Amino acid sequence: MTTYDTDVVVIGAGPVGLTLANLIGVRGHRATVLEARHELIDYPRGVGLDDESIRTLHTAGLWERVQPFTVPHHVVRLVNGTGQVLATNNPGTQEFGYPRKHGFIQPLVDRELAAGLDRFDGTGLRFGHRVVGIEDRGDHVAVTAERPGADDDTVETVTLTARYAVGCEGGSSFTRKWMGVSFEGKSPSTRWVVVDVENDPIGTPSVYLGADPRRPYVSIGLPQGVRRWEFMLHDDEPTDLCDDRAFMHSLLARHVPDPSALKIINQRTFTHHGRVASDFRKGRVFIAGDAAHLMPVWLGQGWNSGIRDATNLAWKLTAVLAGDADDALLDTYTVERRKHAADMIDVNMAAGTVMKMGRLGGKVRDVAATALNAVPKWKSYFTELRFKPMPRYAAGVVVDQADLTPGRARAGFKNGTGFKNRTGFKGRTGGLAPFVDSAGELSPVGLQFIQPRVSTADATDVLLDDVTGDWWTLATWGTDPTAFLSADDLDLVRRHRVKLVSFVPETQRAWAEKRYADSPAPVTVVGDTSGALKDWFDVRACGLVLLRPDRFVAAASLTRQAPQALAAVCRAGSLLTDRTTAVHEEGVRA
Ligand SMILES: O=C(O)CCc1cccc(O)c1
Repeated sequence: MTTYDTDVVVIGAGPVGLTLANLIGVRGHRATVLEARHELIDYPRGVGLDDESIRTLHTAGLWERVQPFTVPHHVVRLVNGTGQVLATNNPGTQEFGYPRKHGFIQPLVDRELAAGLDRFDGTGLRFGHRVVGIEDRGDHVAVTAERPGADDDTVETVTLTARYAVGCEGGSSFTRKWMGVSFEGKSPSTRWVVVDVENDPIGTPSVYLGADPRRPYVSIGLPQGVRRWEFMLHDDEPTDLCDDRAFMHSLLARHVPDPSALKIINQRTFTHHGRVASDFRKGRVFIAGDAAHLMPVWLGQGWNSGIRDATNLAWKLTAVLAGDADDALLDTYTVERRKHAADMIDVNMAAGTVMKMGRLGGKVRDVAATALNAVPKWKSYFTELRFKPMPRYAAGVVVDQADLTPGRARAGFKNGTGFKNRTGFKGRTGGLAPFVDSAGELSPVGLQFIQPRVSTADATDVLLDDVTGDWWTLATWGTDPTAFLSADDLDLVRRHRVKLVSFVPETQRAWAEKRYADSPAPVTVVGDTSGALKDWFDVRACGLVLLRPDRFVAAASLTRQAPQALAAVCRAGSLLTDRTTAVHEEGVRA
C-alpha cells in the first residue's frame, strides 16, 4: 500500500486549520498544519463564540481548556448616537448545551487549539512553512512549502504528500487562488481601526454596536479585563492617521476619560468584506474559513462560520480516510456549507448598512426600531437572534422523511442524493396519516440536534454528546432502536459504528435498561431528565433520528422506517455498505 507523509495537509494555523487538525486527530487520523508565520497571530481578532462552535470544541476535547478565555451570555445592544438602545440580542436558549453567545479572546484560544495537537501522534504544526505549490496527483496530493534554511539567509523547499489538502490560510488564500475558483462579493470601502485595551476602563460586560452617525463604533467587554473598541474611519482620514497617538486618543475620548492613561494591548486597521468562493473543493483540495468566505464582523460570525466548515469537513474526510465512505461524500461539503456562508454574509452586510447610516437614514431607522420594539413578536425576533441564519442543510447528507415511505417518493429526490428546496412540514410522513398539528413548521432534517443534559447507567447529568460519542447515532424515543432492524441492517450499523440509543423519560430508564439488555445489538439507554427530548419528539412527526457525526439530523422517521432511513442515509452520504473493513469496538451480539 502506498504511504503518504500525512493524511491531510492543513494550510494555515488559524482557528479553522487548528480545529480541523484537532478533529482529524481526535478521530485517529493524521494532519500536518503548515503555517507561513513563525508564530500564531496575536493581534486583535474574533471576539464572538457561538454555542455551535463550543459543541465542536467539546467534540475535539478542547472546550475545557478554551473555557477560561471566554465569558458566557454576551449580550449585544445596538445603540444610536444618543445611546438609545434600538435592538438587543440576548438569546435565552441553551438548545445545543451552552449559552448561545460568548465573548472570547481569539489569540489565547488559538494557542489552546495549537497545544491540543500535541495530544496526537503524527499530527503536528510546522511554523515558517509558506506553501508555494500544490499538485493534485489523482490518488494523492503534494504540497510544497518554502521554509528558512539552516542559516537564515537561505530558503529550502519541502514537499509533503497526503491524501487531501485543505487551505485555511485566510482571505488571501494561496489554495483558493490555486483552485481557480471565483471569490465574488463586495468589499465596502469603509475602514475600521480596532484597539484592545487592558484593565477595562469601562467595565460593562457586553457588546455595544454604536450606530452613531458622527462616527460608528463598537465597544466590547472581553475576558481577562480586556476592552475592545472599533471605530469607523471617515473617507478623508488616511489609515496611517491611526499611528498618531493624538488621533487615537481623540477617538477614545468620547468613550472614556483620559485616554492617554490607557494601556493599549494592540491595534490594527481593517476593511470589511462580503465574499464567497464559487466552490470549496477542487479534486483533493479544499478551502475552509476565510479562505472560502469573508464576512463583516457584526454578528461575530467569521470565526464561527469557519469552525462550522471545519466541523462539516472533518467528519467527511475521516469517513473517507477510514474507508467508510466513497470520495463522493466530500462533494457534499460545498453543497452544505456554501449556501449557509452566503446567507450569513448577506445578514452581516445588511447589519453593516444599519450601523453606518447617516443622520437622515439614522432617524428613519430609529423610528422604525422604536415601532418594532413595541411589538413583542418583533422585539423577540432580535432579542432571540432569530434573524441569524442557523445552518440547515437542505441538500447533502440528509434525507427527507417523506421520501422514506416506499412508492411515495417526491419529485426532487434523486438517487438518494438529497433534495432541493425542501419545505418538509413537521407533520408530514410521506402520505401516512399525519399526527402532528404543526402547519408551517419545518422538518428537523438538516438541522443540528439538540443537546440536553441526560443520565445513563454510567453517568448522571451529562451532556448528550458525551453519551452519543462523536460518530453516527441512531436514536429512538421510548423504544428499542433495534426493534425493526434486520441482521443486515445491524451489519450496516456495525460497519459504520452507529451508536444505538434509546431516549426514554428518566422514570423509564431502569425498565428500558433491563428490557434492552437482550437486544441483538448494544443499546445505550438515555434518561431524559429535563424533558427536553420528549418536548422535541412531541412536536415532530418522527420517533427516530439518525444523527451525523457533526450532530446534524441526517434522517428523521417513524421507528418502523429505521431500515429505510439507514439505507437512504448511506446512499446520500456515499457510505460504503460492504462489510470488509468493519471495525467496531462493541460488536453486534449474535
Ligand atoms: O456577536 C458578538 O459577540 C460580537 C460581534 C462583533 C460585533 C462588532 C464588532 C466585532 O468585532 C464583533
